[in-house]
Amino acid sequence: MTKLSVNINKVATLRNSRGGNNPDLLQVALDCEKFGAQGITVHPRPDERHIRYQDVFDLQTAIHTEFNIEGNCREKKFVDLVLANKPAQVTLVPDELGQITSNHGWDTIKHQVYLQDMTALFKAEGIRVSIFVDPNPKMVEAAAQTGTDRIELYTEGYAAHFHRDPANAIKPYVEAATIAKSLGLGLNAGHDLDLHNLHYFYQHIPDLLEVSIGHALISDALYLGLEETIKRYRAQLRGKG
Ligand SMILES: CC(=O)[C@@H](O)[C@H](O)COP(=O)(O)O
Ligand SMILES: NCC(=O)COP(=O)(O)O
Repeated sequence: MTKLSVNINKVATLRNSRGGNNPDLLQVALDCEKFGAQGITVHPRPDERHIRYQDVFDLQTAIHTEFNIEGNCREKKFVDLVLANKPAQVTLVPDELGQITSNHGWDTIKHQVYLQDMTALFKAEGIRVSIFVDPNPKMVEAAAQTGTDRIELYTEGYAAHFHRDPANAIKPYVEAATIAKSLGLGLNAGHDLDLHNLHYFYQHIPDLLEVSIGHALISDALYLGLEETIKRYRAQLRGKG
């Protein structure tokens, strides 16, 4: 089964735009779970422009499904936040300061020793580790050397090319997924997945454990409502072709 983890960053963006508590992030997370989400993802950034560090503490005690905290482990504040909350999973993402959104995976060759240390630190606390990587065989192979439990394939490239040429868009991801499987790595995926491109991705990627989806899902909810939206995303993750 491929689990749907809903990324609620964009809900926090909306809340923060007026300074109050509307929409209520915790209630939205609980409703996502009620409507079928199998996990909640947040990606706190150092400027707290959407998810605030306090949100993470509040969510950790409130939600019932898998909590996935994504972020840049080069930030000490992020590392402390994860260790204090002990989520089900931490996803290590190599963001730069001030970056608008994530735009690349780790260079797992260059940063292998560092990633090994970070992975060991989180795993010692019982936190599953996932490393964000591009669909590049060398990066997947080097990720496996870090001791990480999983990798998350950065799917922006797939999403960008899907409409024009789905068969070519999926190719590097199939190769990366096959290598990951052969090396015993669990496989997650995310970034720009949506109702148009998700099912094809799911159908072609063997043993996909989790997708985390935020931007498109929250946008769709404006038209469809959160309950119907989550139902539709879950439906995309059924029935391999
Ligand atoms: C790692 C990843 O692809 C997503 O978490 C994405 O970066 C969301 O972050 P923003 O909501 O800040 O764009
Ligand atoms: N890890 C990817 C994620 O959490 C959500 O990315 P997006 O759907 O907001 O592009």
